[in-house]
Amino acid sequence: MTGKDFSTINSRGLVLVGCGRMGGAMLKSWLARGLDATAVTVIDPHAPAALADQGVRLNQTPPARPAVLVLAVKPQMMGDVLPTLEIGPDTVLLSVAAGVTLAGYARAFPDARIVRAMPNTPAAIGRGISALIGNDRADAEALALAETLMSAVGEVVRLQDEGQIDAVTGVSGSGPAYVFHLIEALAEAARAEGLADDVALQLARATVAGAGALAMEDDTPPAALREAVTSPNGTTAAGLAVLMDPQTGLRPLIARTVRAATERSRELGK
Ligand SMILES: NC(=O)C1=CN([C@@H]2O[C@H](COP(=O)(O)OP(=O)(O)OC[C@H]3O[C@@H](n4cnc5c(N)ncnc54)[C@H](O)[C@@H]3O)[C@@H](O)[C@H]2O)C=CC1
Ligand SMILES: O=C(O)[C@@H]1CCC=N1
Repeated sequence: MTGKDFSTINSRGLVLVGCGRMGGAMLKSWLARGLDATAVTVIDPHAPAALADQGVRLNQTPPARPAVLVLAVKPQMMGDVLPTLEIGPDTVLLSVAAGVTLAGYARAFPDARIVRAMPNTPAAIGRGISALIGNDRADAEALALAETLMSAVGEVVRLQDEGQIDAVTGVSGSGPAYVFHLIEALAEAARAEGLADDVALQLARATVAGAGALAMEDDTPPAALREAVTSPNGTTAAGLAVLMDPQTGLRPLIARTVRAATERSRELGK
């Protein structure tokens, strides 16, 4: 990603409403990849003051027709935030909020080109993955602009229908938390087996990161990578007998985990 890809945004401006964990993570990557800080207006009462030192316009009147307005506040805040905004057809509204639907935004901004994205926090290091879906008014230009922004923070997939975004939220939006919890659990188990705290965490973190990197290396299916670790009658087979138990193992647990998160995303959309 180069500054050239951001040229429209750099000339017409980007407004970021909500600069917390997700908004802040994306902004950090965008600035590192060619977004001009002086083209950015951040609206957030708690935004880090250091952003102003970088040249970002902090809580100032936004430009009248920015190229894009990114919404990254909590879904529960939308009722307060949307009435304070004016978005016409010249601006792409790009929302990363869980739950809030395209129809919900279209009620507030009937002329707007609206794109929903569901990113995840590895966006902060350019290793996120986002899914995108636009409303009827979102033309190829609007989707391309949204894709420029989201591909600057990681991979992008486009969805066929909006209902799919709830499952994306349950899998990859919330997913980093599941993986971080796996690191916690692995470290805890390492400590229980007698390893020192720091070594336990180092082993757990590097194992998850290394396995993740290996899984991304080529198209080898994860099952084949698993089998390559598993010697007949060896240690991994003993561990996997527990982890892959059809009733009490990881599969049903992850299925319930993703189901709960997906359902919550659907609820937020009602
Ligand atoms: N954290 C995550 O992993 C992901 C979050 N999201 C979505 O991103 C959105 C933001 O989530 P987080 O960043 O986690 O929350 P957060 O609480 O870290 O950030 C929200 C920010 O909005 C600001 N804010 C509150 N009221 C405001 C107002 N009236 N005007 C402007 N800013 C206001 C807060 O000061 C805060 O900095 C949510 O809608 C969430 O569904 C989507 C994907 C992943
Ligand atoms: O927990 C949440 O609601 C947000 C959406 C995906 C990740 N965090």
